[in-house]
Amino acid sequence: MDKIVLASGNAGKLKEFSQLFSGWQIAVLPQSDFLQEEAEETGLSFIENALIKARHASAASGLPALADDSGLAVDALDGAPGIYSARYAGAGASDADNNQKLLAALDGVPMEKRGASFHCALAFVRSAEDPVPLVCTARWSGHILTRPAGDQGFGYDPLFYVASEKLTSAQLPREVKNRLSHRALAVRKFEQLWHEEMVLPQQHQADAGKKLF
Ligand SMILES: O=c1nc[nH]c2c1ncn2[C@H]1C[C@H](O)[C@@H](COP(=O)(O)OP(=O)(O)OP(=O)(O)O)O1
Ligand SMILES: [Mg+2]
Repeated sequence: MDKIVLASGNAGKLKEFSQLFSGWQIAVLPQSDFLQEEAEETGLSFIENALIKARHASAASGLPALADDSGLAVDALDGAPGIYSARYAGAGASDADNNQKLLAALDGVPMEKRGASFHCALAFVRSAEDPVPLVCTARWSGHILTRPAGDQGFGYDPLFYVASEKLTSAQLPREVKNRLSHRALAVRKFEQLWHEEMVLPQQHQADAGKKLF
């Protein structure tokens, strides 16, 4: 069976990925099995940061690695906190600190102007220096409430209202979040890429080998 490292130190993400990859014929190992120090997220986009994290985990493990860089972009804040979502209230900020800072930043903004999107970039590298990584992105649109609701999920979930379900992301049953979310959609796109770039070329090679001899 193929083994890949999941390049994330976020327990909430790891839990979602274990559900999202449950049907796959690959073993997904957490980067904590291999890493001493987490990568510094110095990129200017979700994609660049996902690549940095994937390369870092692949270098440490010697295995292929998949990373997720994600965050919340709020319309009324010109896309903030965006790639800085995890450190919005400062380095080492807790989810509660970040949520509190977001509520303060949106104080007095009416509901119709509180639109926001979760973004997710996935980057997969076969090796630390892979020159042709697999990359995909997805978004999930919603609104930011004026107070938190729900205790599932992680991060900004208690403030992220999903109109189609009339619930926050932290109130949704896990299987519903894992059907609708930015991460769920990105994994579906990744599955397609995986098939095109990893499965089909191998089959093609095997078939070509048969024809040669
Ligand atoms: O589904 C989500 N529901 C709620 N909040 C979320 C979600 N997805 C991302 N987020 C927030 C959490 C964190 O504030 C930031 C991700 O930051 P990001 O650097 O990608 O992850 P992280 O530092 O927590 O772990 P790691 O880099 O090891 O994967 O966006
Ligand atoms: Mg991070």
